Amino acid sequence: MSPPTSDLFSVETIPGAGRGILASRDIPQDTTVLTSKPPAAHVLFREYRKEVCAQCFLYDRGRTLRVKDHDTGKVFCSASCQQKWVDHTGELGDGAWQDLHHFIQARSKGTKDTSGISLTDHRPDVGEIDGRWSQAKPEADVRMRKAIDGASRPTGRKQTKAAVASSTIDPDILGYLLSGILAHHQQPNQWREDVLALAMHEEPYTTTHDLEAHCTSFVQLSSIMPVELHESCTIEVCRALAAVSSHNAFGIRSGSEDGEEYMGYALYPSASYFNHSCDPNLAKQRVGNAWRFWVVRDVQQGEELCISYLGGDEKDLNLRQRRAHLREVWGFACECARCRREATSSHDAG
Ligand SMILES: C[S@@+](CC[C@H](N)C(=O)[O-])C[C@H]1O[C@@H](n2cnc3c(N)ncnc32)[C@H](O)[C@@H]1O
Repeated sequence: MSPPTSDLFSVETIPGAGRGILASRDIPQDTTVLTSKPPAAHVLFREYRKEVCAQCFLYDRGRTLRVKDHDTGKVFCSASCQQKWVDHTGELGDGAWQDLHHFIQARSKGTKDTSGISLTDHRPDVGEIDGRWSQAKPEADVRMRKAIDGASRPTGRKQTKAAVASSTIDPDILGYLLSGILAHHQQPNQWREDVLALAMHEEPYTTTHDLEAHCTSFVQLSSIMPVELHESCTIEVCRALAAVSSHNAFGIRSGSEDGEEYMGYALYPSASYFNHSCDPNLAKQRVGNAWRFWVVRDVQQGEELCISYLGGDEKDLNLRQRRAHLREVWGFACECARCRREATSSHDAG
């Protein structure tokens, strides 16, 4: 599937911006150009776990949602959303979420998780990243072997879980990785085609603490995952999930406006080829756990279809501020038509 195909657009190389989406014919205003599939990985932050529907991401002004699954810790806005989640997740996935929930609960008693800790730290380079992941591999292999042995002995799983009790936990990273591992397990070839084709950040971890948290989470998942998921709980999958998230993740927010509560983030491979423009011709709206994109004005054949990566008041920033913000948050120098036009006119004027 990836990159996406349509009779309305094609994915092409865009000078200065990697790949992007070009209209392959004139498209009238308000036409829907893409509706994404559900995410290939996502996380709802732990602080929102009682307030956001695990299936459709509905948030009801901070109210605790009424349908709760005590075994997985997930909440739903309705019994029908819960049923959809169960149908999609399957028995194996449900079991994996239960294992993770019990692991987090057991580990949260008496010890603090690491997700809120802020350390003065540096961004690890490729060498540090490779080094830390190669340490994680043998640790994970040992845990998986113990889990396989334990699966044939009733006390084995407990022993394995006890073995990782000494390290800290990051429930958000654990949840993000598990959702990606389960998506990979359901359709490994499709997942590879979709996710590995996305733009990757070579140095995606903002701090060494963040890198450590990802490697530790991978090792912890290796111990608690059902044996049937071992083929998807790999370094390749977990590293890819981190590497693609910084360039491609969409925020899960409480409403359609970008400025609202930031409740988590999700990966939508088919929607990840839209470049940014400071004068976008596309709007987007989250519909449940998917996204719809439509053109906000008539678009001509050959025009690039772009969304805005800026949210709320950021849209009102001037050229210098927009470019600085996009560089800081997204890591790219904006080359959209509006920025190029404004840069030329300010250069001419000055
Ligand atoms: C979600 S991806 C978009 C697809 C991407 N161009 C690709 O080749 O896969 C976001 C990345 O595209 C590039 N990009 C998007 N909009 C851009 C712009 N206006 N100017 C320069 N680069 C841009 C940046 O590298 C950014 O991190």
